[in-house]
Amino acid sequence: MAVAYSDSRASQQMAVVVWVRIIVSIFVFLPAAPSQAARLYTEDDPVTILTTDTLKQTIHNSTTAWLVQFYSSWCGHCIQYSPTWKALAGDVKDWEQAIRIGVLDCAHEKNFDICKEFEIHFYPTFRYFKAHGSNTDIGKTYRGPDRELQTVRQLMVNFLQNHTKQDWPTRCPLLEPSRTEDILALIGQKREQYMAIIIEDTDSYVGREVILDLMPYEGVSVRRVLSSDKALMERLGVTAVPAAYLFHPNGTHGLMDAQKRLRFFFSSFLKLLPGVHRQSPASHQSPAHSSSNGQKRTEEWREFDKSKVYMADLESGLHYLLRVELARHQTLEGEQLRTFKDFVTVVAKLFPGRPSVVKLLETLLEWIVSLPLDKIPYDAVLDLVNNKMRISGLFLSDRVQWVGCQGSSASFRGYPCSLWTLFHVLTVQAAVRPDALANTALEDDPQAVLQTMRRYITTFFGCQECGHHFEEMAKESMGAVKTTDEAVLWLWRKHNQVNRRLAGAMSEDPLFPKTQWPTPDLCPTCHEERSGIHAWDEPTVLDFLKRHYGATNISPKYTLEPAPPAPPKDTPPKDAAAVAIAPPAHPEAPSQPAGARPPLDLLPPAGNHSALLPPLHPQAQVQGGVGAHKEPRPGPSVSFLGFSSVDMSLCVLLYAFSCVFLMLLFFFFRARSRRWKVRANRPFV
Ligand SMILES: Cc1cc2nc3c(=O)[nH]c(=O)nc-3n(C[C@H](O)[C@H](O)[C@H](O)COP(=O)(O)OP(=O)(O)OC[C@H]3O[C@@H](n4cnc5c(N)ncnc54)[C@H](O)[C@@H]3O)c2cc1C
Repeated sequence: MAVAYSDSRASQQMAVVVWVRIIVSIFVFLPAAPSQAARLYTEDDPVTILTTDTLKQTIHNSTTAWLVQFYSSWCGHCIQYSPTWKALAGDVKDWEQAIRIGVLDCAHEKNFDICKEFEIHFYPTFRYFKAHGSNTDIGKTYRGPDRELQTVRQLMVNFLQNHTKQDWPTRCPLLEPSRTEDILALIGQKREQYMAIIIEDTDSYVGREVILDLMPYEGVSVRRVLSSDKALMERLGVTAVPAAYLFHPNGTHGLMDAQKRLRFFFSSFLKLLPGVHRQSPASHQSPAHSSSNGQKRTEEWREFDKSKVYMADLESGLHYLLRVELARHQTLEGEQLRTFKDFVTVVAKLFPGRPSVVKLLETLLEWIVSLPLDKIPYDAVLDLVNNKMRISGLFLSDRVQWVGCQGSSASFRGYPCSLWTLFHVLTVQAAVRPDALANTALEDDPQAVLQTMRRYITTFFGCQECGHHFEEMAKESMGAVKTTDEAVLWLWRKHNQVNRRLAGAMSEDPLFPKTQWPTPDLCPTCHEERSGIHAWDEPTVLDFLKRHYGATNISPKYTLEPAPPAPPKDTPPKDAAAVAIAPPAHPEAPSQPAGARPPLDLLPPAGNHSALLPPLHPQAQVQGGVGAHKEPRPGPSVSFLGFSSVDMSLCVLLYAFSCVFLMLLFFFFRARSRRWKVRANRPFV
């Protein structure tokens, strides 16, 4: 009975404990909900996330105007509207010195009081805050039912124009139309920078939007005039509006050929004029002469055509990846080794490179696949990349030669640019050569290149923050890629997302501003405007990407000719034949000065890992020309335990010779012992 009583008490206590736990977990969960949902906007979005701690200090007495959306993370309408708000913020990112976009989550417990103080009763509430507003300003609510992106953008322009001379945003240019005489006075005058005039109808916003788009750019200023000024229209030869007229610094002038009369086309055209560049946040000096960290260019500028992809960039990127980036790892094992294997598989099979580089990648692949080890020393990879075994026809330059990826200073562009370029090339190759990955276990996966890139970036890419951002993007949507064409477009879209996020950042080369790519001058038909908003014609973009990153658009200009592999200093040549079959040195082949190599302290000490490396293949020969390489490509044979056929023949010869020698010895001693026996039996002889 006593036992039964204590049992029921225990079960009652258990029940109480369970209930307490449930209640506690509800209370713990409740405050967590808004912060989870606050992820409606993240730091990666082009909006400023405001809180009770930052709202007032940000918007009051600000040098810019503000448009803030007060939202609630549980309100379905706010959730549905968030993509439009993000798109708007991205669209007007260049207007930041005049007007900025913010968000504040009123469902977050921390923000309850501030939302009350600002009299926010409904979600979402849009509030405009004028520049230089007082500490009591709670903003002006926009109540219009139309919240389409274009409408809100135009309201932002109207709102800016509602400022007076006294409270005008400090860096915002004039948005009013210019006077005819001011424009006429420009004709024939030389000036320091370009001057663009947008001619438009009274109700058009194009002129004001282009003026604001060009705000963060130096080297050009923009004004607008109205088409109602017939005399000016006639003087400038304008017959249709909106139109753009350009006064060059040297005094020449004429109508701007921007292909389409749209805001995006006008703005892009002006941003890409020679000498026009985005203001550097760290430096306002000319980008060609200095950089944010003072690292000047020491190399000569290599002229290039931006409609081309350069093999020198791809090879320099591969060199950096294989000899410098990987060198940070003493050994490759586990996930690192698997990632590296897949990376080598993808490049060996898809890289439309010169035969000497492809052969090197194939050799690397065959070697790495044939190794039964689950851990390899990095130095063994390096020995192979450096062709320490002197296999004929294998060559990857160890000089960095940036061309399309060169920056205005040594600290800009270069390797990350080449890595993007390499992966765009690989996604395109996977789409145009569907059988290229046959028999690799990757052939049926349309995401093969993307997933390999994802793993490479998170495992090896030196910029960890970049890896983190890329992983976020991959988690969000890479899984939805169903075809290799979609993979090409996915990478293009995400690269543009990164471009948008980095526009105006310290890492941006002022000479190569981050833009939404391809720009209209590269592909006019890729761009459209739907309901006043810029849009991409994606099928056309796909065609363009396949052409741009296709093998035939890769220029071999500035690539270094393969040189014969130099005999390693610490090991003598294996045999004379090896020297005889090596490709002849190109007369212009550079001597590879030490200064052009990656910093030596980044490279591991050269050890002797020859035993792990594949042997010399006598048939290996160099064939010239980009893309000359054919499928399927037999690689050099890897014989038993890494010995070449020459080694094996020598062994067999030695073996046979030893056998004969031993047999001769045997017969010799046998004959002698017989003679001794005869002598012993017949001592009288
Ligand atoms: C995976 C990855 C993630 C990165 N993440 C970050 C980051 O989070 N923060 C950071 O500061 N830096 C990041 N970087 C570096 C950054 O994106 C640039 O590579 C670097 O700033 C150099 O810029 P760039 O001007 O040379 O142009 P890049 O952006 O490197 O582009 C190289 C070339 O690709 C072409 N191109 C541009 N856009 C596209 C497109 N959408 N589709 C196809 N081709 C295009 C253009 O010809 C351009 O010159 C990342 C790099 C990589 C490879």
